Amino acid sequence: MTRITGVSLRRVLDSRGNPTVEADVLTESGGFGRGAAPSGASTGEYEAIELPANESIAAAREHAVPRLEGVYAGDQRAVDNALRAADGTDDFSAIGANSAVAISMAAAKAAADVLGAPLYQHLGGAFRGENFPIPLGNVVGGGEHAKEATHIQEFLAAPVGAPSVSEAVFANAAVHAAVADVLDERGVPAAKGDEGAWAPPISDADAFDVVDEAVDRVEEEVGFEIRFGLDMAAAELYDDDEGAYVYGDETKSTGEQIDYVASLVDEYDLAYVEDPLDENDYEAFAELTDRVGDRTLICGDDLFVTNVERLREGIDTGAANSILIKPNQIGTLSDAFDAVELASRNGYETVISHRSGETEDTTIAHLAVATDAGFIKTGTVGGERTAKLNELVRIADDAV
Ligand SMILES: O=C(O)[C@@H](CO)OP(=O)(O)O
Ligand SMILES: [Mg+2]
Repeated sequence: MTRITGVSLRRVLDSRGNPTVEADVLTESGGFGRGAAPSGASTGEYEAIELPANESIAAAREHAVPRLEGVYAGDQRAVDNALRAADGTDDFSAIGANSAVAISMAAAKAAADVLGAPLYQHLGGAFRGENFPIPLGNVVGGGEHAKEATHIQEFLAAPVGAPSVSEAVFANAAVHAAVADVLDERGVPAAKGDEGAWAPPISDADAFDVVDEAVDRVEEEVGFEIRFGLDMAAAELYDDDEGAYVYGDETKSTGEQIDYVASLVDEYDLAYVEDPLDENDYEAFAELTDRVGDRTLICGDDLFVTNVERLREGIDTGAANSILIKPNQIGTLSDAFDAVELASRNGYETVISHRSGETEDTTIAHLAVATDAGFIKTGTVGGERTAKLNELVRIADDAV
């Protein structure tokens, strides 16, 4: 009943105003699913390849769509295997990971539609829907997401003590608002970066101070524990030629970077640090994890790129203790699930994540609930971010 009868692809806008791929999947019995590919700005060197939207659509129409007709949408592995076979490369460079992930997500939604089940339940089973991820909310940022702002890409509110996902979502929005107040009191003007976080022209040290203060204020208001974390996106800071991390006029050797991050973890009681080191440096990741991994999450994003081979190397070397999961980094939901499973079996925390370029697609909210992920990183404010956050609130309210 869930045989795919049609796949259509089109160019739509993403949140940066760039073209991205949207896919519609139709099944024999009238099931319908729609998915849209997000897009990164600080992409990892080892990610699956995103092609220009029109090229990706043309290639997918020619090679993937004919293979998908007749495949059961409910058999996600069959759908994703058909996408891999149609592409024929390791990194989706023939049809583009953007078309692949859009189709993969659309097929899952079409199958859920036929079943009359919420997407998280189709993906995760009947017993999912009780546990919710803690949302990591980007409240201050710079790096590749906003020029002339902080070197560190993201300062993330982490409402670890929130009694419900809804209270967590509102707490992050309150921290975002409190950051605006603190900046205003200090006379600092701030635009917003790609993900809706404030992008003030201040030093990283000042940003720590601002976020710390904003978190304290909101913590007092709501009465539960809020910590914060970082995405350092350190592969963007690392200069291969210099062999050092570059912060404007200052540089840090790998050893200094490890000391710096370890001191930040202790000074600010950071709950989470993503990509604190370069994406090629498993050894440095392992050293930092050894030093602070008992009290914070060291998460691999560009390091692992949702790829089981790279994660396996991390497990073998003791690099990081959590993994960021971005379906478009690897190209299909099946591959993303495999990464989640390998991580969970080895005691790595999973963090389901958006990209800096997003759409209204809400698949990652369902993916987080379906996989029982500990965290989700999907922004704080802005329509393409609130789409996912509000979907989490609806799932918790049994209203999807
Ligand atoms: O680095 C990241 O984790 C992401 C999302 O916040 O950014 P981008 O999508 O630009 O890679
Ligand atoms: Mg990252």
